[in-house]
Amino acid sequence: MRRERHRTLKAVSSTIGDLGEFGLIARLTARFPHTDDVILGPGDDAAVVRAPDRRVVATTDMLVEGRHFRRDWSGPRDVGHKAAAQNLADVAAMGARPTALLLGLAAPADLPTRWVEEFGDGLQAECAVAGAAVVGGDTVRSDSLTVSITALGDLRGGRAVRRDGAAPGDVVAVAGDLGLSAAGLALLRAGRAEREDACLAAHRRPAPPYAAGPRAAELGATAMLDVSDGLVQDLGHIAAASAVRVALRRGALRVPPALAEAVGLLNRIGATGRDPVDFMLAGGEDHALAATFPPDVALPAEWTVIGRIDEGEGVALDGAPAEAAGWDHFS
Ligand SMILES: Nc1ncnc2c1ncn2[C@@H]1O[C@H](COP(=O)(O)OP(=O)(O)O)[C@@H](O)[C@H]1O
Ligand SMILES: Cc1ncc(C[n+]2csc(CCOP(=O)(O)OP(=O)(O)O)c2C)c(N)n1
Ligand SMILES: [Mg+2]
Ligand SMILES: [Mg+2]
Ligand SMILES: [Mg+2]
Repeated sequence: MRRERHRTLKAVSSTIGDLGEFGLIARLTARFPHTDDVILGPGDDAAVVRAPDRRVVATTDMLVEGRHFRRDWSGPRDVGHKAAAQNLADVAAMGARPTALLLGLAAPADLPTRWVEEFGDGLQAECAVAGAAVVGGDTVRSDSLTVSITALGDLRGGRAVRRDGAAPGDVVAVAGDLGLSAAGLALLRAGRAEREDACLAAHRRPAPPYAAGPRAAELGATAMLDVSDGLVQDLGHIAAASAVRVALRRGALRVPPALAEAVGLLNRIGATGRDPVDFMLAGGEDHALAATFPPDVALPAEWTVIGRIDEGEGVALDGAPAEAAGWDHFS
């Protein structure tokens, strides 16, 4: 009895160092079921994934502890969800359906086994939302914790929606939430995350509108991207690639009630002097989709029109050049 108890306690407090590399890999991969796209999953030198379209959409993004997440601000499941979402959103932003994901994990040996298990569960849960499977990865010991994901997608015979197709006269529209994640981060920074709300949830677990990506391609979207660094900064990439001006209307950005409430609190405690719309324009980590469409396209309700494409360059807000106050890892 006493030995049992001892073993249970040890299991609860075990680290990935106790498991060893292959024990850890087994613990992780047991959580990743196959989908119909998977011909061969983890365990061999490489995975084999179906590509019915014969064109493969491929993208990669890293999450670095301290820079993209903090373990005292986000739980392991949150980090798993976010690591998957950040990558699967890029696949959707091409107009593709995510099929597979590869997980690179660099972690210190004293990382609790439980942390990796829950991270794996979060990763798998987000993949399931998008219809993708985790098919492989790599595991190394490191002084710091880094998650590096590669995601694959299938275009199902549709067009890849690039950043360079926007034309004057097109409308600019957004699907998904803007500003909530940045407000959640500001609440965490201000030490005011005691009450769970939509902003904290959006920051910890972004919820990209995956299916809107392929649907936008079918509707005839001329350009599209996911908003990761901030709306204005990211739309600047469409403006530059398409050699057009993105003209936004501030009044078209409808402030979600949770954002208004969070920014109200932040302003009352002096943590920010900003308007909620500024969070929508410059926030970052929204993983909403922003796209341009020809003006005659009837857009379903998941899209909100926020501006139009003009001749010219850059991003304008109500006629004046907009400040691109988004995220840059090196400035
Ligand atoms: N280290 C790198 N090597 C090669 N390509 C890169 C590297 N970093 C970024 N890129 C490419 O530059 C483009 C912009 O990157 P990024 O801003 O990270 O895109 P996103 O916000 O969609 O993740 C992408 O096409 C990406 O693949
Ligand atoms: C501890 C912490 N500090 C700051 C941030 C905010 N932040 C980190 S990266 C980032 C931008 C998006 O990440 P990036 O690596 O640029 O993704 P990509 O554009 O490549 O999709 C933001 C807003 C955060 N999430 N966590
Ligand atoms: Mg990237
Ligand atoms: Mg992107
Ligand atoms: Mg970025």
